Amino acid sequence: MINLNLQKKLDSENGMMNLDIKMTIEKGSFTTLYGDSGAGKTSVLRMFAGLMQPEKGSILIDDAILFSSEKNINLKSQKRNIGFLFQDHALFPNMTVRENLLYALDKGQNEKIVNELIALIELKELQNKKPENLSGGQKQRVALARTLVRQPKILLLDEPFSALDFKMRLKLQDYVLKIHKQYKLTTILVSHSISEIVKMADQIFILENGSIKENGKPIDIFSNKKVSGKFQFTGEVINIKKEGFLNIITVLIEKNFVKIIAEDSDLVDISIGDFVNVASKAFNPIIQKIR
Ligand SMILES: Nc1ncnc2c1ncn2[C@@H]1O[C@H](COP(=O)(O)OP(=O)(O)OP(=O)(O)O)[C@@H](O)[C@H]1O
Repeated sequence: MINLNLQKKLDSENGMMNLDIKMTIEKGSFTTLYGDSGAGKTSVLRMFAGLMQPEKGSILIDDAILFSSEKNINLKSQKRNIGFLFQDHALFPNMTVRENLLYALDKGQNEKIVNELIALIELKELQNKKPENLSGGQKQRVALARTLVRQPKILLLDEPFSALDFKMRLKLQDYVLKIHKQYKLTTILVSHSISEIVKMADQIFILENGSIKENGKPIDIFSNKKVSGKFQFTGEVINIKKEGFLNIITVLIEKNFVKIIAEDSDLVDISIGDFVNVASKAFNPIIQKIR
């Protein structure tokens, strides 16, 4: 079990903000942090990784103490065995993909892991290219692989997909899920995308002004309990197109685009980028064997 108890005063846009977070995370789980800009999500990850020091509190992984203000313990970042991937993780421009990965190896560490990651994240075709010849998504895949070279047991992801287009984002999500399972990682992801959170995470913590406002399973938190549809999915509005008196709303639900017809009155406070529930009461779905 991982226990985070973090207290720190932060300089927010509206003056001082007291960050006071207590989180319990099961090992092997996939957790997301969600909340407004400035709520303290990145600070939580930075404190866990040893890149920012809490004023008070503790960080425990089972019996191991990574940080304790009471016991005056503060393990250095390099000793915490935590992988950290940001939105924009700069690669060394003068090195090839493979060299970037080799460079991340610890002294005396076997190169085997580099080959394993190249295979797992499908970088074989790219391994001799320099970063300048890669797309944004490819660079982020390499950055993800590099984060994993030292075989961390904990992976912290701070909006790693937000600069990517949709297709790339979905692909990267799949790689992260594959890695999370294969290496039995405990993963914490900061994300603003509800569909991403529902797809990937076992639990979510919603942060507001440095505190936890809600916590639970993503689908329970996001599904509007007032709607009693037979089927209910959460998705992101991608497009709204007016056709005569009606509107066609395209919603991304997991990997599928679903088109929904709506009247103007249904659209009062819905715009592109919103997260919505899509529910249906009276239809008989078709079932087909696919495997
Ligand atoms: N080292 C620091 N010392 C004091 N205050 C800080 C420090 N680092 C960040 N802050 C402030 O703490 C607040 C929370 O920042 P943080 O980056 O954790 O928020 P966030 O929820 O990740 O936001 P976003 O979604 O925009 O990335 C911000 O107002 C920021 O200015």
